[in-house]
Amino acid sequence: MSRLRSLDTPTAPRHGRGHTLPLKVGTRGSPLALWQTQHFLGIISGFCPVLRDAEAFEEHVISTEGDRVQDKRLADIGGKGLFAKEIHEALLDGQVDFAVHSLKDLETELPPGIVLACLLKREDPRDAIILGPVCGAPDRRDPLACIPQGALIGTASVRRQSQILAMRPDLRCEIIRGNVQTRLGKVRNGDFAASFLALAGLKRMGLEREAGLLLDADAMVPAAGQGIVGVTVRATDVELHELLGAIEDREARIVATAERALLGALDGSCRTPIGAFARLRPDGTISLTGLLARPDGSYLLRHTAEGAAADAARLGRELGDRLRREAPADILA
Ligand SMILES: NCc1[nH]cc(CCC(=O)O)c1CC(=O)O
Repeated sequence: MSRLRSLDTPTAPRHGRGHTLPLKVGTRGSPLALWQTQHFLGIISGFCPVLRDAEAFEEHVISTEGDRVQDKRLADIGGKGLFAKEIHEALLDGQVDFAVHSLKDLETELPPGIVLACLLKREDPRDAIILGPVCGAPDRRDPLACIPQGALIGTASVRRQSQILAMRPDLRCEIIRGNVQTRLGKVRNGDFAASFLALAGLKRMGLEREAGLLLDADAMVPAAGQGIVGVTVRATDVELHELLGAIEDREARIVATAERALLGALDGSCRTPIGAFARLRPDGTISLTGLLARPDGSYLLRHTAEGAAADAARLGRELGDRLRREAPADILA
C-alpha cells in the first residue's frame, strides 16, 4: 500500500501517522456533486504525483437529508447545513478523509473539528432563468418581458423569489425541487413557466444552452459562495489540510470569506432572503454587495461596501451588521 508521501519532510511527525492510499472522499450523489468531486480529484492529482494512480481515491457517496426531502421548501424543514450533516459525520467518524461540497450549501459555522481547507476557482456566479415553452424569445431591452403576465415560476430559493417578485410583482412562485436535470424537465413539460438555476451548475453539467436568460449579479444578487466548490477535512488532519491549502484559489478564498462573514453576521434562517456577492479587483480591493429582503419582494435592502482583501471578514461582518440594523423588524424576526 502506498503512502501519501508528497508532504513527507524531516518534520513529518507533525503530520501525524500520514495517510495510506486510497484517500476516501465523501460526496453527495447528484450528477453535479459527482462532477464537482471528479473535478477536484483531477486538480489535486495534477498537483500531487503520488495521487495520479487510478486507485489513489475511493469515492463514498453519502445521501443527505437535503437529497431525501424533495417536496418541501428547504426553509420549512428548518435546517442549515441540510446537505452536509451526514457528510460531516462521516468525516468525523473517519469513514472519509475529505469531502467535496458546493460552498453555498455549506453552513457558515462548521461543526467543531471540521475545517474548510480548500476552495476552488469560482465558476460564473450568476443565476440563470430557464424559460419554458410559454415564454417567448427574450428582448434585449426588457428581457424579463418574455415571461407571460402572472406566470408560475419554480424556485425553492427565497433569495431568488424575493428578487424576481420585486422586478415582476405579477409573477407567482412555487417550490420546485430535484436536481438540475429534474428541474429542467419540469419547465420543459410545462409544470412551471420558468425557473432558476445557478449558471455554474448548468455549465458544469454541459447544459449552459438551457440558460434562457442570464441575470446580472446586480439585478439578482447571488447566494454566498455560489459557483465555488469547497473541501472539508478534519481539523486534526494537518497533512491533508496542508496539501489542500496548497492548491486552493486565493481569490475564491477572499470573496468567500467576505460573503460568508456577511451571511454569518445576519444569522438569518433559510427563510430569510439573503444575497452576498464579492468581487476582487486588480488593485487588491474587494467590493461586496449584500442583499436582505422580504420573501414576497415588497422590500429589498441592498448595499455595497469596499475594502482591502485582507479585511474581507471584517468587511462582510460590518456590511451584515449594517443590513441588519437598517432592515424592518419583521425580516430577521
Ligand atoms: N442548492 C443547490 C445547489 N447548490 C449548488 C448549486 C449550483 C452550483 C453552485 O452554485 O456552485 C445548486 C443548484 C442551483 O442553485 O441552481
